[in-house]
Amino acid sequence: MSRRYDETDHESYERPRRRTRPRTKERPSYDDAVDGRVITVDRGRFTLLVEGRRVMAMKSRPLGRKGVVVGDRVRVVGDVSGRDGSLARIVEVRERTTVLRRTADDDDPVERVIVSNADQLVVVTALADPEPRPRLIDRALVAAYDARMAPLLVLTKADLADPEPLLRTYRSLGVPWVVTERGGDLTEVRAALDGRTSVLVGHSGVGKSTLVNALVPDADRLVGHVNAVTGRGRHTSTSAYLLALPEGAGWIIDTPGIRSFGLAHVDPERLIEAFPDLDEMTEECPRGCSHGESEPECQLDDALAEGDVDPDRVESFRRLLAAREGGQEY
Ligand SMILES: Nc1nc2c(ncn2[C@@H]2O[C@H](COP(=O)(O)OP(=O)(O)OP(=O)(O)O)[C@@H](O)[C@H]2O)c(=O)[nH]1
Ligand SMILES: [Zn+2]
Repeated sequence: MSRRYDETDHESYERPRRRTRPRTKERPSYDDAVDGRVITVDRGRFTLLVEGRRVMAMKSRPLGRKGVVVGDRVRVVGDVSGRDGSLARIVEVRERTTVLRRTADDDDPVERVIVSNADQLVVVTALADPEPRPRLIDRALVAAYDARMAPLLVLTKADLADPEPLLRTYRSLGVPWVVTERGGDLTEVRAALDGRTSVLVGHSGVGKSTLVNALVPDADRLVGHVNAVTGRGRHTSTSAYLLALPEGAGWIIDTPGIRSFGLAHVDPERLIEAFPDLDEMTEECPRGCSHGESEPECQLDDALAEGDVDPDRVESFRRLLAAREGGQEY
């Protein structure tokens, strides 16, 4: 994580206030705490999965203003029975392996972490109806590479259109893909999700709900239950929720209503690190070179002139680099 993120990260710990007593006396021990995972968050209340049970919880005071987000692995004390009306307390958030951020926008002026501990970003795109939007795919890929998450394209509605034209755009980047179609077999999708925590993103109408429901047969009931417990309607606009895939075959996090990622601060150096073969060629670049098309002395241009690199790959990388700018969606 870069320094700049620390400075703008409103989810991070506040510096503790001046203490009147020695720290050791203030800090209770939580030997009886158990592990849980955050399924969904709603107005300061958290639904956790604890030993297979759904447990409602709130943050405990020692967490201060530390954010707790979907995907977090937490330690919990108190009533973890999951019985109606029970409320446990989250006493610790374990270190996050990854975070996916959402850019500040008109609806919410603060950049926030929306999901943690996901290792794969699944971009769900219809091959037709609605038409694919490559720029949004590019922006989702930038978010994935920046977050050090593996990207996966799930191309739906293969019964309506041939995936080949779209795949041509992503082949040189080496982005893995699977296709689905109405009533089709999901073996390949399940294999790609197996053992991972995957965040699914996709625009309205691409078939994301259809996919989630096919993967998790009781998804509607589970999500409905989550919201019934929190007392909020089913159609919340920006909530994410985590679902276990059957037979322990991984986790998916659906992100209804999430329309933008935190791309504003994506560092070109971090992006190119996702492409080690290109990264290697930029060692002699001038300081601060973004490796973009208009850089006067970028070593990628030398490599292109020498024929040392696949031009499609450089072009695709530079397209991603440019996709960071502008546009609030994704
Ligand atoms: N032909 C075809 N239609 C599909 C496929 N998958 C989903 N659909 C249809 O596409 C429409 C949109 O599907 P949804 O699953 O509701 O899409 P969504 O991405 O969840 O959209 P929102 O609910 O608006 O966020 C529905 O009419 C589905 O029946 C597919 O593989 N092939
Ligand atoms: Zn360069």
